[in-house]
Amino acid sequence: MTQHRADFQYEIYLDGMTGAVPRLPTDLTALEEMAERRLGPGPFGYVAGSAGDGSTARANRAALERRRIVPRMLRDVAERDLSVEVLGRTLSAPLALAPVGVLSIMHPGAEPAAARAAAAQGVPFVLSSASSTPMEQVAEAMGDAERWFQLYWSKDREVTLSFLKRARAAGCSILVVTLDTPLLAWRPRDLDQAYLPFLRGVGTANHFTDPAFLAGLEKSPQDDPNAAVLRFVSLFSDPGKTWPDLAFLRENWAGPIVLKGVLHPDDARLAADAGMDGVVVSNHGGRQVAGAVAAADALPRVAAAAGDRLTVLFDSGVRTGADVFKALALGARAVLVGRPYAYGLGLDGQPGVEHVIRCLLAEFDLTLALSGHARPGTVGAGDLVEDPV
Ligand SMILES: Cc1cc2nc3c(=O)[nH]c(=O)nc-3n(C[C@H](O)[C@H](O)[C@H](O)COP(=O)(O)O)c2cc1C
Ligand SMILES: O=C(O)C(=O)c1ccccc1
Repeated sequence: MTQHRADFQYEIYLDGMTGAVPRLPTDLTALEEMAERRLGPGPFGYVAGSAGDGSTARANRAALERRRIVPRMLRDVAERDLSVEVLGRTLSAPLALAPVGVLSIMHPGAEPAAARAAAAQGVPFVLSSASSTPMEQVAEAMGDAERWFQLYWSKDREVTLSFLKRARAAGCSILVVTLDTPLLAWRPRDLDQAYLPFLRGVGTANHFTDPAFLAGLEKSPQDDPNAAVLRFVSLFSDPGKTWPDLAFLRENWAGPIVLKGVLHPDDARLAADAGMDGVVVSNHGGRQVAGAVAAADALPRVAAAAGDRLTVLFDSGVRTGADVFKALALGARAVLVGRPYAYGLGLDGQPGVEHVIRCLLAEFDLTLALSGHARPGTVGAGDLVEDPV
């Protein structure tokens, strides 16, 4: 018999009936509320926070909630297969863990614990440029499991080249280039708490272990932490870049390249023209442009512009299995999830992250089946209606 992701629900019921295991909440909004109660206000606020008045973060949720699934009946969904093809590899389900930097503010196990959880559950882990653990150590925790590397595109070419070389050597298959964060946005919650992890040296591990980065310092980061952090801030990401600059990455990365943070259909066309392989439709979870379009509202137009030239991925606001289904129906091949797994990590380390992945995929499997689909590939625009606004 096929092992379905949905079987997780019976495991939870049975554990609950014997009182064996106290589990984290299965509702990821409740999980966030628990994180708020248990984690420190600085770290929780940094993860939960968003840009400006928070309107884009709220719009991300509203745009997903406004779409409603119209289930079909009697379509033989007994044998289900959640796998999808993404850029030449088969993923066990249309889900990956988004690049989230600075995870040591959540839990001492940090990125290696989250990466182990992704590996154990068979979903790709996207290693952040701004991780609190050097990428080699994160990769080592994963065995040969699927990992991608997220690049914050440094002002310094040598640092960029060195990161690409290290990511390749660490077994990363896909390069995810984040375009929406050449500057850090106005984030009132962090401003008011004076809480920015990298100014405290968190999220600098890849830089502080990088030969090209260290070559630009007079003293080591241990001997002069302030100078090292200043160099990190000055190189972090470059607001001067334009589309022709992508040729440099194309020449120096042999595998697929995905641009993260695309919201306009014309940018999807430019991405394809630049030889890119995919885009992540994302507004960085509402953390960059307050007032920006909800990611789910941008998705159908970007998917139409991409056609069959680009693989379209999605993130920003995914909290349920139904959200995964809706994103596929709106044109995504797979989705990334950010904050929920950071909370799972903060509350229970690796098992907490595995819990979040299992909840999302169990609910996705059930939503798929109960809506009349045996596989992700058959989900489409015809499965959704939109609530009148
Ligand atoms: C605490 C935190 C740190 C993040 N760090 C990065 C990062 O280093 N690189 C990146 O491309 N995106 C980063 N993101 C954005 C996520 O990759 C993703 O786009 C976003 O979290 C998706 O929205 P969601 O949290 O609603 O799922 C970060 C998000 C959070 C919450
Ligand atoms: O906080 C973020 O959204 C983010 O992308 C980031 C930027 C710099 C360091 C760590 C995370």
